[in-house]
Amino acid sequence: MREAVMAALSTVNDPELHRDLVSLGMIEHASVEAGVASVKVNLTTPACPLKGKIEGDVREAVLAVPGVTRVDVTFGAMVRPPAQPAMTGVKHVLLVGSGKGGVGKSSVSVNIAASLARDGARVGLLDADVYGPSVAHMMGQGGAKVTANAERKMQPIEAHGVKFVSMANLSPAGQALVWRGPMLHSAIQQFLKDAAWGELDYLIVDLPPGTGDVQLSLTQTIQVTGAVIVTTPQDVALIDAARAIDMFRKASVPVLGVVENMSYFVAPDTGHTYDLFGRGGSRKLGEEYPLLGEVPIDIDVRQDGDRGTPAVLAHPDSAAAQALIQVARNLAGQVSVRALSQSLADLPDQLTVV
Ligand SMILES: Nc1ncnc2c1ncn2[C@@H]1O[C@H](COP(=O)(O)OP(=O)(O)OP(=O)(O)O)[C@@H](O)[C@H]1O
Repeated sequence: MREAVMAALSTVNDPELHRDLVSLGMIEHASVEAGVASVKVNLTTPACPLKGKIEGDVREAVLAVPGVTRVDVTFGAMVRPPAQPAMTGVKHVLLVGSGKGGVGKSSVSVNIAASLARDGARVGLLDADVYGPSVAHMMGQGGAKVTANAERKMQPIEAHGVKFVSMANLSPAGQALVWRGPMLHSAIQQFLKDAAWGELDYLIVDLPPGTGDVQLSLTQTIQVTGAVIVTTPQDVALIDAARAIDMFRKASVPVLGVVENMSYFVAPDTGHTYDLFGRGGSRKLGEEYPLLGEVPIDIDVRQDGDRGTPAVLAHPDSAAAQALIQVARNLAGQVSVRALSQSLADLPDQLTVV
């Protein structure tokens, strides 16, 4: 009967990879005992955006096998590295950029990192926004200092399940840092390469806003999986976001998607929705860049950031947190598609990048 279950599973496609679970090697275990089928699916990321759909499809297909009366579906996850991993121990480096300042890039970075960690991934967060490092504060560690470990490597600070390093944890609080090009370049290099990140599935890098030297030098010195662009739906922000996209394109960094932040606002007293900046405007950036999510303006996002607990942890049920969780999962999905399409490049069927 196990063969019949496997045959049934080979009719279930991964919704993002458009291949069946068996040929993708995602069935870690399948057995049947007294009519009860047990299936363990090994996902390509613990933050799989379509886990619920996969579970439903597996259940439906296996229940159709004669003699099966119940299906127990469990999940494991193994993030597949790209063909060329970023650094020893670090599978995917993901850059978070924006054309314009103040669009919520750091808030989105922190919430993506916390959300991926909450889903079970091993996550690092590098605050490369050296001019206005806000990650440490948003992680509740504004006063912490980075120390060196026995191998004289920088020991990232840990909070909310995320390992992070920020310039704010090196310099005295409130003191402005005057960085010049080459110094900046080597500071970020050090952050990337001389920190004891350990084993990470994803290293999220919060870039400074704009399209300057820091962004470019980063893309040239390390193998990054891709970039995420944060924008508000306003035209002025979109024009700058398009510039950022163009910079990544020229540097051969795939743009994995766009996050529309401050997309709309729902008045808590009346429930009325206001599209303050023109919700949906980021679609003007083009069809080829997946919209990872529309995050509403929410006082909790700001307050939780100020208080040092990302909204996805402090208020996970709020509309903004749900949107941010979805952004993180959609991003993880895009990373899986890229990694798998590389490793399956020699298979005949074309994989569609959503
Ligand atoms: N969806 C949101 N709802 C409410 N407030 C938000 C939202 N996103 C960001 N904010 C707030 O807007 C401000 C700017 O956000 P943030 O610092 O994340 O932007 P940034 O793009 O990283 O800015 P910078 O130009 O400094 O790099 C912060 O006070 C933050 O709390």
